[in-house]
Amino acid sequence: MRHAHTVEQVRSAEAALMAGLPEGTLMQRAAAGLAAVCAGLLPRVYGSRVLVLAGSGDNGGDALFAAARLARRGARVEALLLDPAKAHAGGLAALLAAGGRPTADRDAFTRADLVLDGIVGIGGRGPLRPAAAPFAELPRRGRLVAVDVPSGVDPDTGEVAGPALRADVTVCFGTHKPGLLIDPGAQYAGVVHLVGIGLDLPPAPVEALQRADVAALLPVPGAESDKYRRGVVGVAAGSARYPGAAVLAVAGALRGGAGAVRYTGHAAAEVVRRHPETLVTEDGPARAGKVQAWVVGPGGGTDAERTLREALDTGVPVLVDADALTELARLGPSALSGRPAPVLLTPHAGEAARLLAGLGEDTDATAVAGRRLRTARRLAAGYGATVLLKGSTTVVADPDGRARVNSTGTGWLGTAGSGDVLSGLAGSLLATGLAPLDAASAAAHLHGLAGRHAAAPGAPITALDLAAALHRAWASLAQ
Ligand SMILES: NC(=O)C1=CN([C@@H]2O[C@H](COP(=O)(O)OP(=O)(O)OC[C@H]3O[C@@H](n4cnc5c(N)ncnc54)[C@H](O)[C@@H]3O)[C@@H](O)[C@H]2O)[C@@H](O)CC1
Ligand SMILES: Nc1ncnc2c1ncn2[C@@H]1O[C@H](COP(=O)(O)OP(=O)(O)O)[C@@H](O)[C@H]1O
Ligand SMILES: [K+]
Repeated sequence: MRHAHTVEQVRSAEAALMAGLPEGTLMQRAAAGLAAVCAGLLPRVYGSRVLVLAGSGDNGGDALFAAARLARRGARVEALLLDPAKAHAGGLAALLAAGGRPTADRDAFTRADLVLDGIVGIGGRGPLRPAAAPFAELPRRGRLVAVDVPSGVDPDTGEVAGPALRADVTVCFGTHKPGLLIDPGAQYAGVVHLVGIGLDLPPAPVEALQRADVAALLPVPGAESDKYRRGVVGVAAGSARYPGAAVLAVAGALRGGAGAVRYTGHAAAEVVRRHPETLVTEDGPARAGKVQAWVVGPGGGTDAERTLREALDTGVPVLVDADALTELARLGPSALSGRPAPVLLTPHAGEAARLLAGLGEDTDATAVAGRRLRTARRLAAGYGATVLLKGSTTVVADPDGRARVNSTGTGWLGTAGSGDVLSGLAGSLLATGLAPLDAASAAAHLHGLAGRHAAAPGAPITALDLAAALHRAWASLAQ
């Protein structure tokens, strides 16, 4: 599991730890880890050209102390101080003593084999200031290592309000910051290395499940299992106009761990032709027979509202997707109140904007994509439901405030019907008994992996290719 903590949590853990340590200890731990990663990125340290971009806070201090370590190993280090009068005194003195020198020449940025971005870390406020902003656009030939956070990225959210430095590698201290894991910020972070500095941290508000975490969540049938005990997932999807959405949601559901898939909707003939193992019923969710979780909405068509209401009236978990989300946005959060079982919403950015409108907030898909964590949390709190917000990093938020981030996906997943496969898959995991936060985050992980498997070594995929690859994705975790 990767854990990410807020700036406030890092600050208070740091204060508690520093109270019992000699001054500067934490900065030396951070600088030592940072220098080690930098040294590993250079073919050889001796003679390499290193440029430090140093702001006037402790982030600049980390960068200067790390650069001093590289200078002591023979690197030719220059420091571009964004505000020379306020540069970190101890860090600068260490660098000068090690043979580094200050420069005001911006070409040094372009020339360097390695640039250290120590402009601003967790103390950043608002968009990069004018002295720093141009470095986001300058050409360079060497690698760029962000110190703790790429400057210009909001550490708590991953929001990027203006220019930001695009790193090849980010070396973060003590814990991950949410902004390193969530797009758009994650795209600026590159490969993230965590350097432990001994912080004693509270439970993380944002987590990213790793392979072993997902493997531990996935259901494994035992000797006493049968198709009903493994869970039956109901899929209410598809219409005369969009029968394919039903076929794809069922494809995801069949490979999601439930023992059986029960389908209701207008695309029964297409579903059975493609997936003969599906149990088909003419009746809607109210009379469809026993299921442990419902998926409603993909390709929903005109009776999306009735189907949504029927599914919500059952006493089992319901996953609401696509057209049913549009209906839910129209009905507002009161449509979910008082349910005995949880609800999982799976919007893409456009549907999330509609759901926000249902909470009285006027926004659009672009704004949602730029504020992924905030949006998922707002929707989870506003609707009292777990929310899986789709996109390049998928964010899952629980109404209790916990959030998970998934980045196993690939841009090839942006293909028609990919979301239908995801909703079937996540619904299937819900039917096996996983809690919505676990079902959603495991589904996002598997869906992303399947996309990678299907698209390897780099070619377009169809949603059916993706569904077929779920088997391999699951197997790769089970190994
Ligand atoms: N908190 C911790 O646990 C530790 C922190 N350390 C380092 O200290 C950093 C935090 O240091 P500080 O609290 O001094 O804060 P920072 O150094 O991150 O930022 C404050 C400085 O950046 C400037 N600044 C703020 N917003 C800016 C913007 N938008 N554009 C340009 N400049 C801006 C401020 O004027 C100030 O000079 C961490 O990111 C990390 O690198 C490490 O030394 C080790 C331990
Ligand atoms: N650039 C991307 N990187 C990773 N995953 C992506 C990207 N674009 C889309 N996806 C994923 O692909 C799926 C698309 O779902 P959705 O937008 O609902 O498509 P559709 O409605 O066609 O089924 C989501 O799971 C989303 O997270
Ligand atoms: K930085």
